Amino acid sequence: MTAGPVSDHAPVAVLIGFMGAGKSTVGVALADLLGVGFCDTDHEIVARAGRTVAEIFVDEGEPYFRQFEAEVVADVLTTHSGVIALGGGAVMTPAVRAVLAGHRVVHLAVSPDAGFARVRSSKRPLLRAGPGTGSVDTTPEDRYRALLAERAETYQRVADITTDTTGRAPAALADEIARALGVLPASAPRDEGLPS
Ligand SMILES: Nc1ncnc2c1ncn2[C@@H]1O[C@H](COP(=O)(O)OP(=O)(O)OP(=O)(O)O)[C@@H](O)[C@H]1O
Ligand SMILES: O=C(O)C1=C[C@@H](O)[C@@H](O)[C@H](O)C1
Ligand SMILES: [Mg+2]
Repeated sequence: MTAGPVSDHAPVAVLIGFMGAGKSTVGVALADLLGVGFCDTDHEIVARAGRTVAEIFVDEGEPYFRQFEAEVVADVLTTHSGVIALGGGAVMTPAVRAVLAGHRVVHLAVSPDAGFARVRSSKRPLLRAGPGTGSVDTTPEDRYRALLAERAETYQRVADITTDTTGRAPAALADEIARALGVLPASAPRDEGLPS
């Protein structure tokens, strides 16, 4: 959401995108490439709450999780100057979109097939059936596809840069994002290119 950095200590990049897009994975690769710290808001929530994301969803419900998540996002945006990966649903909360204004937001996109293949064996609460999660009449894959389709426009709108991660390695994605942001350190290898 471009409007210039909100402070000198603003994060280098804020990664957004759907479950399985690779925000946590590419975020670590990008932070390593740039020699900066990495913060994953899902991990920050777990550390602060002393419970897993799935436990918070079950014990308190999604609205409580979203409020907590919005507070954590607002906090880390003012305290963390490296790479930040947001939880997959964070930008659906209006308060999160508001605090992202002026930050360098990168959308990691993924095809439904590739994304679901990446997360099918993990414990994402919104892919499970049950109260406050998905319908018992649909499969996790149905829910994955429907939620991705529902959110795609918002990810696109909030981001300054979008890159499709389907079939691409995290290290290559990190390199591409760093170049797009113009923040690649001088010592990093550059494309050879063809002689003109
Ligand atoms: N570019 C990629 N190619 C292949 N596999 C990947 C890629 N990026 C991530 N993965 C794998 O996909 C799975 C999900 O990745 P990751 O946890 O980084 O996604 P996420 O966007 O952070 O999801 P969530 O929103 O649920 O936190 C992991 O097993 C990871 O190793
Ligand atoms: O897409 C979502 O709504 C979520 C994604 C994860 O990162 C977690 O924040 C949680 O499982 C919810
Ligand atoms: Mg993640």
